[in-house]
Amino acid sequence: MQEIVKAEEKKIGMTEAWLRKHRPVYQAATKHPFIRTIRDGTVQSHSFKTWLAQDYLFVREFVPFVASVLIKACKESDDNDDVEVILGGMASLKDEISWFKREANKWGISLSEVIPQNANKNYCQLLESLMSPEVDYTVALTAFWAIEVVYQESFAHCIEEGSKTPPELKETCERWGNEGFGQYCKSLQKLVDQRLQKASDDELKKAEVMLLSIIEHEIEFWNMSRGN
Ligand SMILES: Cc1ncc(CNC=O)c(N)n1
Repeated sequence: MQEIVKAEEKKIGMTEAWLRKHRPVYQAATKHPFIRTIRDGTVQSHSFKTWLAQDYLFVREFVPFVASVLIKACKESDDNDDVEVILGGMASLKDEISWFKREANKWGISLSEVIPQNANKNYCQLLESLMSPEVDYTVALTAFWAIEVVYQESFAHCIEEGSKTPPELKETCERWGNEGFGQYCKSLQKLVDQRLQKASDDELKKAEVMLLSIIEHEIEFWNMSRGN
């Protein structure tokens, strides 16, 4: 039995191996001080509002990026699973944008007046650069998964047992922390691992560097809420 367990443990995908290798920086993103304050109930409303307003702008830019990943999947993937998983992600962004508008209204934020901060601009520039047809499908898909999984882990942490997340922030945390979004991230991760198995050393290196770049941009994004 012991032998079997060990063998199973070794069968981790490349993405999981990377997350283990880069655990400190990954945790800096998923257990960021902003997330910790949501989880322990001490978050300041101006911090939350800053995040909400900036994230609305980000998500608007995220839509064409996801569309570009979808196009790459249609052209390059020999596997129909890819297209369906990505299309599902795209479809849920429509509801997400409506949610941002409702939520902003609730907090008295006028979205048309929000100005993107530098961290947001930098992140959107990265998305823009990834939309180029020159960028490999595997690298773009790795970025896509990384963007989603950081939010999934961060917000799931806020609704875990023992969390003291304020009731008015629960819905936000559920949006990305819920089981369904978790499953979707796992599906994406599987697609990435499949691609990475067939990737060249050069592609592997680029995808790993991209994962780290996304994690760093996510940290900077959370930092905006602290007024950094
Ligand atoms: C900065 C950032 N990263 C990831 C997500 C989650 N993906 C789509 O909503 C997000 N909303 N914002």
